[in-house]
Amino acid sequence: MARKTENNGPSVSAQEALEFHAMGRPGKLEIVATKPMATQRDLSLAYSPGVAVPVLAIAEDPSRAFDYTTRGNMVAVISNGTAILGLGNLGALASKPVMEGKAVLFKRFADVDSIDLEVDTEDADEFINCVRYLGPSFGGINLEDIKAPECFIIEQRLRELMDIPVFHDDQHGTAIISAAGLINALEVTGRDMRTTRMVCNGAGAAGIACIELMKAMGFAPENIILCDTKGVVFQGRTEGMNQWKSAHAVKTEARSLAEALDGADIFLGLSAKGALTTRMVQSMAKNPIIFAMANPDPEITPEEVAKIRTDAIMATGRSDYPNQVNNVLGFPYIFRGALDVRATTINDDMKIAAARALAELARQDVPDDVAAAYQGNRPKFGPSYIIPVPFDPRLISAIPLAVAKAAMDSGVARKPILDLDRYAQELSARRDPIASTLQRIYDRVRRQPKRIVFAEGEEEQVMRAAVSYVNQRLGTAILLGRDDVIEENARHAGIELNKQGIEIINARLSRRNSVYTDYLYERMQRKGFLFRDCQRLINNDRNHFAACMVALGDADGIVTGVTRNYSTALDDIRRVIDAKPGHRVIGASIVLARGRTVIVADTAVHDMPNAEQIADIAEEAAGFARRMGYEPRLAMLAYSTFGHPQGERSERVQEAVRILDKRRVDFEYDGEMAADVALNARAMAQYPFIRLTGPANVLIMPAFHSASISTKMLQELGGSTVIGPLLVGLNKPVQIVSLNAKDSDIVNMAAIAAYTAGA
Ligand SMILES: NC(=O)C1=CN([C@@H]2O[C@H](COP(=O)(O)OP(=O)(O)OC[C@H]3O[C@@H](n4cnc5c(N)ncnc54)[C@H](OP(=O)(O)O)[C@@H]3O)[C@@H](O)[C@H]2O)C=CC1
Ligand SMILES: CC(=O)C(=O)O
Ligand SMILES: [Mg+2]
Repeated sequence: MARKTENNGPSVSAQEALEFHAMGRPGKLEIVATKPMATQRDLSLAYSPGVAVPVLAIAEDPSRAFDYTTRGNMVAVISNGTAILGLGNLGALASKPVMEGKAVLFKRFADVDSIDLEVDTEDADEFINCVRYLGPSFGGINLEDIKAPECFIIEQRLRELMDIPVFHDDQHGTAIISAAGLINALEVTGRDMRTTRMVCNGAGAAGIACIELMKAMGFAPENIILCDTKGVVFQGRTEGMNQWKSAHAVKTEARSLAEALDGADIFLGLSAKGALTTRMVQSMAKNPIIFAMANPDPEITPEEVAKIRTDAIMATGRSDYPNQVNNVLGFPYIFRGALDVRATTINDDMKIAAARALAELARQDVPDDVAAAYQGNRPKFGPSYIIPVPFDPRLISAIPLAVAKAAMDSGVARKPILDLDRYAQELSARRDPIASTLQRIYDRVRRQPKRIVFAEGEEEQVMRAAVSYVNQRLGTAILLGRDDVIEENARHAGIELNKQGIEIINARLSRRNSVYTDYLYERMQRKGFLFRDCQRLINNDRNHFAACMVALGDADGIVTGVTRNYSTALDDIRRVIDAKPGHRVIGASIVLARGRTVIVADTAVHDMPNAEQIADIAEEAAGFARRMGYEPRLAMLAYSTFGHPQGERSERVQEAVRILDKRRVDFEYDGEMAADVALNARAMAQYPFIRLTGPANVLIMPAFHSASISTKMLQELGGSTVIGPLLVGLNKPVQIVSLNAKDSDIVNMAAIAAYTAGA
């Protein structure tokens, strides 16, 4: 049962983690208004006097709160910080990064709005009293990182007091995900639940809830041994006990974890780093199942297990190993389903339905568009793939659907869903496409790591990006610059560059210097350049040197741009690297706005393209969209729509459409049209002859100025995320960032350069 054990995902340094949290506005969340707040009228509607109307409506019928307020899509993540991950009781304030993290995961994975609340008390009654009165604000309460046994009392009491779902994620979320993983691990190893022997280390929130669910699913109580810091929870034990542990105490001679594990089939770790030793693993049954789920560090690492056993099925709570058994696979989707039917609670039927749906997903064939979300090759149900990864785009439709159905069947849905097929489609539409696209890019590069030149290697943000590139296992980062300056700047900024995967190259001292000079001279001698001009460029200009490295195969791609404006950097590069034969170099920007992704071109190269050039830009942009995973629908944009109003600029776009007609291209396009027609289905419907099957996802701009102005305005005024301009059509992968690029922008561009190097 050989399995992949290498840590093949991203790993991050402590410094990166702090900078990530401090970057921009500190923390990970902000609140934005969903209604206009611009005029006196807006104010009168949103606030007094207009607001009185929904107030009265809700007072008359409380269910109207779901129509007029955020309640129906809002979950509070609440903690007192007494069991933060596996780090222990560090207090309410210290738990805030985790709670903010859970809140953003709710949004990212299931479009549930969420806010974190840290309650500064360890007293169960005080905590309960604080939370119980918050019911009107929320559609659900996700309790988090509250230690046992108080967590049991708190959750039980709040469930009784509140008429919305109250769900302690460390208990039930963890139980659901472990159950799903175990169902599949048992299947893979041919075991029967009723006769399988399990040892659960950790008798806290997670451990107790897990074994309760396992017993409800069919494990025999006498086959489950629970352990804690004092060893086995046996019948008659008095030390460190409570009623929840007692309920699972068994008759056994075993007193220590080591004794309990002798011959056991399953180890369920919900305790702390390092609690499981290789000697204990050695003593387990054939094909042992080891779920080491303590966070952030597991009870034992997959590498340690692999050294001594090749027959184990191994899972951890981390995203950087295969088989991540972590409650992130559950809570966003479970609440999505519960909220959508306005469930009064999350009951056992809903939990079991979620576990079964998760287990089932891992057994299905992975379709093409999903395969990309997986590290390594297309996963196949087996020892290294017993559970889907958090980025699996099928989760958002499969899990909430199962939960909502179970809520309806068990009678806790206040608003049953009549058309479940349609609901499944609506769920898929909640996916954030670009995040998956970037994830896909990173995953592909991780499988085929590349050597990327970071041309401006002396700059602090570039060094940070290079470190992040290497830490994320994307390949080798080459920093161009003077060794002493790079080292001094790195030391000053506290950046650790002494690591495998980072190379520093000083252009002036490089052995390849003369080869590059000859190469550049060969290309430029008839364009007014003397040999010594070329020599100076290679010695002094990092873009020329970097471009030669890539042109002559010494590196796979380049990222540059923080010290020089875009067009100057592009001119430098174009002296060394041509367009791909038969292609035109263009700039394409990916714009992400309100859950929609559109590609805009040409945002970088052609100032005032003629009709032929606009048609070329359209072809390049369509090819780019396909490489990014979108089936292109191109709108050829102008200020006019299908001939009205008339004008010279619009005629040029009409001519470009005719050229595309003649070229018989294999993608959807039409125009000329205005941006609102291109993007709005209702506006489009006024032109029944239009050849697009839906709103455009690629916008071809009539000129550089409109492309640049509109994307920058979207970014600054519309709150859109804009990635790019990305250079498309060059013979070698080069990406130019903007002058104010942050390290995260640079590493994204480096990853995109590496991705296209593999294309
Ligand atoms: N992968 C995932 O999705 C999840 C993982 N977890 C992880 O599970 C662990 C426990 O979390 P939670 O249940 O919320 O915390 P609790 O504080 O409620 O419980 C911790 C339990 O672990 C026991 N324990 C601690 N250290 C050891 C040890 N070295 N050997 C044996 N038992 C030990 C404690 O024993 P005692 O009772 O004697 O004090 C206690 O029973 C954490 O590491 C957490 O990160 C939790 C939720 C989800
Ligand atoms: C994942 C999680 O909730 C924990 O480790 O506490
Ligand atoms: Mg937790």
